[in-house]
Amino acid sequence: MAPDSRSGAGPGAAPVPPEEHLRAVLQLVRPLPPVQLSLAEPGDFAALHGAVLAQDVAAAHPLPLWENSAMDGYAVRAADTAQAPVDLQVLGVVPAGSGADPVLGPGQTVRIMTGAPLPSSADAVVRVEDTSGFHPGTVRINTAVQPGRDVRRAGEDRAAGAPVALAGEPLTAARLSALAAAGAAALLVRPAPKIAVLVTGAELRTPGSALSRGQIPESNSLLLAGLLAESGLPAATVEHCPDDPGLVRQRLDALGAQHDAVISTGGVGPGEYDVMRQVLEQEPEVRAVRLALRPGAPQCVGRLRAGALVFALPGNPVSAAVGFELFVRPALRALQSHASLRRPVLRSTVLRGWKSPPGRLQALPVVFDEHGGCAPAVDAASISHSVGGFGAAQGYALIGPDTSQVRPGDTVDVLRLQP
Ligand SMILES: Nc1nc2c(c(=O)[nH]1)N[C@H]1C(S)=C(S)[C@@H](COP(=O)(O)OP(=O)(O)OC[C@H]3O[C@@H](n4cnc5c(N)ncnc54)[C@H](O)[C@@H]3O)O[C@H]1N2
Ligand code: MOO
Repeated sequence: MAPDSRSGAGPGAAPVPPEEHLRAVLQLVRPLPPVQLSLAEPGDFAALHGAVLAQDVAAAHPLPLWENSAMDGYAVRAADTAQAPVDLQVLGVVPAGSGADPVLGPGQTVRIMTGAPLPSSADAVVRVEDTSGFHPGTVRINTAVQPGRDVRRAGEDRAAGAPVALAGEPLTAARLSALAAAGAAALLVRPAPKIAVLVTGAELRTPGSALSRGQIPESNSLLLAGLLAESGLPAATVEHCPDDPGLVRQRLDALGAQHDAVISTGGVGPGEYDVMRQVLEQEPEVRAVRLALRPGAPQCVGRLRAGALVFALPGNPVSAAVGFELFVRPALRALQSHASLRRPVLRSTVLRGWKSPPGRLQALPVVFDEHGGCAPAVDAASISHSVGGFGAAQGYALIGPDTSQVRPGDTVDVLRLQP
């Protein structure tokens, strides 16, 4: 993709609708090659957790594997307890891990522990709390039980061969444990891509530094590294580069060769110091766009000659955050062939109204009340730099291009961020 004034970047060009831009971004993505990782190898865990499955996985065996006790107590033939209280002869004990299968005759029982295989001749468990008078050899059963009481049936959770997880699903803690429990040993997955963050701007100083006039604390690297981490996509590299075209070129070449994606902020506007855009305009497969979006209008996206995808976001912090949310995060998930690229959008009732720019999608940071109603977290007239108010944001109200006024009581779509 060559830079193109018809693409919405040039003066007077029609701004590109965000949905069209997202489609173009996703078309750039080539999913990462899958790799095989082991559930048994502790060294594989960091890459496995948060990776995306590249195969469907069926249960290798039933879950539970065999009929077993749900409680600590006594395995019984339920019919023997019908006249409770009743004394039964205790033949022994079956702890978890035991492969024993003692044969119970009429009036006989064995002590059994949670998770231990139920003897084939038993059909129920009496909880230890419902017994008394244990003497070696006998126990008093105080409660009658029905067949099946406190018994976990083989395969009641998942039958052998039933699906446990599907390609495209992320390996959360719960899914990993389900796969291990269902007998998986190794998995074909797409681990998190290798991502670099590159912030540019001569005015930026390390947080906490003494500031001269014209200087501000650099905050976008924390923003992007944090958004990435909160998405299960840790940044491999975070760098700050001055607004020098030669240095920016050199860092893009180096980072682009060592990472799957480079995310930058700053220098994409039309100004003469907007170095990132100027350098990226020399890249044959990177395109500068101006989107019908506020905030987050100017961006560059494409593939660097060095190999990595590049997402050049605006320097304004809230603009960068919106660009990350609407385009970068879905693209990074597409690199892993994630089945769900976008965050859920929920409907929310507006508590305090605001204005929205006609002809643009507005992404307004909002906070929720305890009933899920939303109110602006920042002044809707100046979203892009309002990093202070943005700190409390819990989501973005997405207001379409045909709406210029949002009123209290309106229902709006809100893209919900994690708490
Ligand atoms: N003449 C025009 N000027 C601007 C236009 C325009 O169309 N015509 N567009 C505006 C819009 S919209 C945006 S968004 C910004 C895009 O800005 P850049 O990507 O060029 O970003 P910078 O100029 O480098 O910085 C903007 C702003 O953000 C602060 N910043 C940058 N990086 C950081 C950081 N790492 N941490 C904290 N703050 C950062 C920077 O100091 C500026 O205040 O352009 C508008 N201008
Ligand atoms: O697109 Mo800019 O983010 O409106 O300020």
